[in-house]
Amino acid sequence: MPKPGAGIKSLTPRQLMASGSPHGRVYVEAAPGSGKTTVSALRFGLHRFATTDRRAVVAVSFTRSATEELRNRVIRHWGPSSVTWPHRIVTLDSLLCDLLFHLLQEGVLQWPGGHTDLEVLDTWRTALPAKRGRIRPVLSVDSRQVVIRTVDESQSSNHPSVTDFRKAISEGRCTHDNVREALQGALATGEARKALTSYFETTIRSLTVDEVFDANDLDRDIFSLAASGCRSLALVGDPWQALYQFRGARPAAMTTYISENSFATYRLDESFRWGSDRQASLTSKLRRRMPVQLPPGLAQDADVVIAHKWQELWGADPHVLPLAIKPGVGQVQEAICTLLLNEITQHALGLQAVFLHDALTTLGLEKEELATTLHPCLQDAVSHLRDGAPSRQVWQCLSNGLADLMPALAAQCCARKPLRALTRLQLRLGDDQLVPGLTCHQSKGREWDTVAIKLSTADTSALARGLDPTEADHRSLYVALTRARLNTLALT
Ligand SMILES: Nc1ncnc2c1ncn2[C@@H]1O[C@H](COP(=O)(O)OP(=O)(O)OP(=O)(O)O)[C@@H](O)[C@H]1O
Repeated sequence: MPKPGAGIKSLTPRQLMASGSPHGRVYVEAAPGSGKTTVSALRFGLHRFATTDRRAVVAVSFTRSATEELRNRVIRHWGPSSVTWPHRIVTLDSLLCDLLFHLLQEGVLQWPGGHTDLEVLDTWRTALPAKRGRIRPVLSVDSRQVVIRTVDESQSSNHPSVTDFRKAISEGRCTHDNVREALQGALATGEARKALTSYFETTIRSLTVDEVFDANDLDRDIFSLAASGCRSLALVGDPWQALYQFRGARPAAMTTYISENSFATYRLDESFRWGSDRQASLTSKLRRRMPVQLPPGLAQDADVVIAHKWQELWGADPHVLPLAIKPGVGQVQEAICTLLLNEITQHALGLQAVFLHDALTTLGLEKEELATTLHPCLQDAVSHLRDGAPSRQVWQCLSNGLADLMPALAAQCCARKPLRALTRLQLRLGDDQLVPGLTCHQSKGREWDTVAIKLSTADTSALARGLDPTEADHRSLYVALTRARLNTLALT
């Protein structure tokens, strides 16, 4: 068995008890920086090497970045063999795909066209043309058969047409949302529930779920099946840090679920992140819902600037370089601007643009093509912007260059010109004191010495009253306020 890293020696008795708890159902509630990821990583390794039982030890988290962080820590402490198949650390979405594929392969569920293996996309935006409207095509289940239906939404947004959707589904393509819709439909039947409990029983012996308060009703239902099938289910999280309300996370329902299902509970309150009394006092007051006031500061005083939305970051001090383009400039335009932004963030900050992967998928490109074929074209555009060329001219040159390389893009590039996005980029070029800008969502699970927050008027008054963890916006703000080791400032 590999030796765990030296870090284990410094763990607190509570962290060790939570990691090594022999209970079949364990809940670890941990405040920011108190060791959620540390405990999850230790528990994963302990279970992985405890027996020769061939069933998998699995840990899941909700975002790719949190999953990556946990996997890196496990590999660092327990070595690469800890995550060799079937043992794995993946996103919850990836586990849900495994469950759906199992139902399809067992014949408990039938996919249009008889597919038992699917290509699962993050979003249709990168694969199918979208139109604004209220009709959204979705999947449901009718007598074991996955079928297509439409929902009439209360507000218009971008959706693929029903015809394109039907074609893609029957070719075996879908999105993670569609996987959830199909699973949701399937779980209404006893047969599918039985098949999934048996899947957990025979293939997974230990499941750890990180950031569990981001779970929605379907996720909770899956955890119940896992609890009946796996030998060990550990839920780890902080109700103050639930951010996924937009996809149905209900932290209060998760709390009820945990208290009604006899989970052995371990609370970790001691944080190891705070390196200053000021930061320790701020976070302690926030947790006690007390009013707080942040000291003012400039972007240049901070290692990162955080806001609720990308839009607020682009509207902030031009020393702030947001790591994603403000949405709404058009699908292809946003993708091209993201490639351009990536050139700038890599050069100025050594960081990748947040949605680079999505941009490459939208444009049908491989990452290698970025460094080779596209690089000169993007570099030219950055130089022209830096030299003060008008945005319209830069876009013309850039889209002509890209259309030469990818002729299919030509018409779409002409349709809309993201001139404001280019002007905003231009405003930041030539500044050698740029500071990265991130949203609260993207900052989750990460830490810096000094963090500046772009507070909205609502944020300022929420802080003056004291934060309420039942309010989604307050939880987002709480995540941002607990990222700094030393100092949290209000961006002036
Ligand atoms: N017992 C300990 N002694 C010293 N350092 C520790 C201890 N436990 C955790 N740490 C360190 O504290 C930092 C925060 O730990 P960790 O990332 O596990 O917390 P977290 O609860 O997941 O944080 P967050 O809620 O912000 O995601 C890490 O750098 C970790 O290595």
